[in-house]
Amino acid sequence: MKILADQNMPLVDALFSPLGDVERFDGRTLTAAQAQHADVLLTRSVTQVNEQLLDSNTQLSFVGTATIGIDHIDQGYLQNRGIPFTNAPGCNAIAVAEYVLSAMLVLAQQQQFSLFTKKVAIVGVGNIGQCLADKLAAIGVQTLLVDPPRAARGDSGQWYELEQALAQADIISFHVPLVKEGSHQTRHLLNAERIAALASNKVIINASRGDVIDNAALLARQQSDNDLHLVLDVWENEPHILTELMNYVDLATVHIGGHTLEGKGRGTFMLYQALCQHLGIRAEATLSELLPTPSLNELTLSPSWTLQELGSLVHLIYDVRRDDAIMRQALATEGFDSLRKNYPVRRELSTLRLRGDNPHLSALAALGFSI
Ligand SMILES: NC(=O)c1ccc[n+]([C@@H]2O[C@H](COP(=O)([O-])OP(=O)(O)OC[C@H]3O[C@@H](n4cnc5c(N)ncnc54)[C@H](O)[C@@H]3O)[C@@H](O)[C@H]2O)c1
Ligand SMILES: O=C(O)[C@H](O)[C@H](O)COP(=O)(O)O
Repeated sequence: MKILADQNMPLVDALFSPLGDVERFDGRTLTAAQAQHADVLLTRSVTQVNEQLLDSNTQLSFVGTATIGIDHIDQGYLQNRGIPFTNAPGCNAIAVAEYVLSAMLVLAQQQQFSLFTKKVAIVGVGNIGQCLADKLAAIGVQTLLVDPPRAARGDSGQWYELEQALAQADIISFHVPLVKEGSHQTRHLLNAERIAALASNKVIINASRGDVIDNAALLARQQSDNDLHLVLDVWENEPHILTELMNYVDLATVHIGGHTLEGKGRGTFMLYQALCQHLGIRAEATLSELLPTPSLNELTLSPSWTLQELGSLVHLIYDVRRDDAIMRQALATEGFDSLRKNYPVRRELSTLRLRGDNPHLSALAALGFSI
């Protein structure tokens, strides 16, 4: 069995070589000729999986993407050909929620505000949005939840309209899929009109898909007023982004919100489990045995430590300023894709075990640290 896997997927050899012959490919440039003799195709988000790529392959029996986003997959085409397909829902929810938390804590420090007094709108309350909402609830930050599809389904909770949330929240974080048609489209959800209507000093965070915000309109607003605080992990037209926008963005990163070792590893592992199930064999491997122990894995908090010091604690594990610096220093010379490919190791909060006699330990456990 020939297993073709994106070269940016970790743990592929350990998990898939017992199942077949593994060959790696560059996700951005995979051709129909390269894909022609694959039995299994494992991708990440940058490969367009469609008729053009797969029509000459008559033996393909399984396609998986190690991502939650599926806007790069022509599911109708796979269905018509009867090729089973799976994605990896939730694999990187913790990673993206921690990216957003780290970014909010950086801005709180830079702009001298307390996160605990802010209202955070979460637009798209699925795996990532809900994970972020739970983390913010754990530390007492108020959230306004926007998810019309969930509201329409009758899911319990207090749902806000987007317009209400844009007006009332101090921080607005987008976690919707890219949907280009139907009644809940998200392309340019934050469009020129809504961008123009935003009050000064709002913080806008996008770690969903670049097309969710009209980047040209955002640049125009900043060029005229420069009064929004922006955190952008995703950009329109990646990898050929509107580089000028970076000059008006507080934190700019190369679509690495979900790229913790755990998040990417979980994505690969979920495909391994799905393929084993498809083949009718037992999944023997476990993810935890494949992940290395981090150098910093234990810390004792003093009894007097308070949540006012949360920024320093979270940034010990992940400080998004590291990734902002990488993008600003090296985008022009290295290019967007190469920075993503060579992304330095990043771990999740759960890799740090906190000890000590401190009253905030249970809130920190709910935030994601191990206790
Ligand atoms: N930056 C990154 O590295 C990164 C990592 C993972 C996922 N993503 C992106 O984030 C998206 C969300 O991921 P997820 O795992 O939470 O997906 P999910 O499918 O679990 O949740 C998406 C939620 O958005 C809601 N939604 C759909 N249309 C909406 C609209 N018009 N307005 C408001 N809400 C709407 C859905 O009802 C759903 O609850 C993915 O589709 C992907 O595009 C980016
Ligand atoms: O949709 C997703 O899961 C994420 O956007 C994913 O992390 C994208 O990253 P890539 O697959 O391009 O590495």
